[in-house]
Amino acid sequence: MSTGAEGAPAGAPSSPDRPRTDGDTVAPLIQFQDVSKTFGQGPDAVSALRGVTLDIQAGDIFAIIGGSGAGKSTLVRMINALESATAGHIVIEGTDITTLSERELRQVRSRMGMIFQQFNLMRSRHVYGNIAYPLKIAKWPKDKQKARVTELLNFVGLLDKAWSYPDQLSGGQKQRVGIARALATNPSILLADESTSALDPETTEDVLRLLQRVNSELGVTVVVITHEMDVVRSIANRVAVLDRGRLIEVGSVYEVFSRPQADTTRKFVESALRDRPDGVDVERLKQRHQGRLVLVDVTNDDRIGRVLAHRARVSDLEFDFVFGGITSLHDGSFGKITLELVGSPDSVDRTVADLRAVTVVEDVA
Ligand SMILES: Nc1ncnc2c1ncn2[C@@H]1O[C@H](COP(=O)(O)OP(=O)(O)OP(=O)(O)O)[C@@H](O)[C@H]1O
Repeated sequence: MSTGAEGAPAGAPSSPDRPRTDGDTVAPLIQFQDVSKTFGQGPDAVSALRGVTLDIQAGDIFAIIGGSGAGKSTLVRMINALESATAGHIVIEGTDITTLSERELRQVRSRMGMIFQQFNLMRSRHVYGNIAYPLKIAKWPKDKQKARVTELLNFVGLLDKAWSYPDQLSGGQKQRVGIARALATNPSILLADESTSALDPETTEDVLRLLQRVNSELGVTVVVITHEMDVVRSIANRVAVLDRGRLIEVGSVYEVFSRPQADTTRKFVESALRDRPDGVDVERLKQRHQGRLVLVDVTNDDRIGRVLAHRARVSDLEFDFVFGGITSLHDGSFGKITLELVGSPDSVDRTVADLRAVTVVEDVA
């Protein structure tokens, strides 16, 4: 188990606020340059990553999403050098870590914390002992350890659980301890490997809000691996999509969600938004609605409402919203809405043509 704590320097407990760097041109905090990773050799060789090039900026909450076996864990384990690259370069805070000795790597790891799906707490130590452990390894003086652990318990809202053991805690509380432990030595990067996959939706929400505070209040760059698009939507500002070891898409969450380019990404997005009617929905809609059914993309800059209002005013068109939804991210809103259009064939056709001038329109078949 790594808490990323070895060799951490003693210092002021709190990190300064660091602004988000969306659109900045400063050097990335983490860079993958044409990185490949192959496990094993010969006929048994497995290509876990294939030529991945990726930048993560300081201040990002960066999500890495992909199906089972896509290479997400391998990629994240390469950030803290738990796995080495077969080819390519990984540059962290300006240092190419692919050329470092194990001793130098320990120094790099001391700038990172990691949390896990199964929490990885030590069952024989109480909460205080778990959080203090990385400080003990880093040889912090006892009084500083105490001050830091108290500060972290306060930050994660578990002051009253200091002397409880992991088995006495809920899943959400265990993950809070995991987060406190990962932050103990003031890392600049927090790696979260499926950190909410074992939690129920309400607890997931709490942990995600806490990760957001880690980012915004402590200035820690957070890299989140997940197979849940909801997690991406909820906290990330940027997202990378992996498919069988390849990076198939990367961008702001708004870009990737509202205009997914690859099929795999489209499926992830649709699974999270559930705004496109499936076969059963379409049958039901057709039974209930006799008009023409069209699916329209809704984004920030279209004028769907205005088009519909105008056509209703100047013709016999009537319309209804019969399926779908719009979701909101910090940099925009988008989604898909199924409309029923009723009127003479000419006014329905005109309406579809006008909608096509402002957005993507599909007939629901
Ligand atoms: N130590 C290893 N030895 C051999 N193969 C490995 C090893 N670690 C990972 N792999 C293989 O590399 C590929 C990518 O695995 P990885 O765990 O990175 O994927 P993942 O996207 O995190 O998947 P999951 O969501 O299922 O955890 C898989 O085919 C996996 O079996």
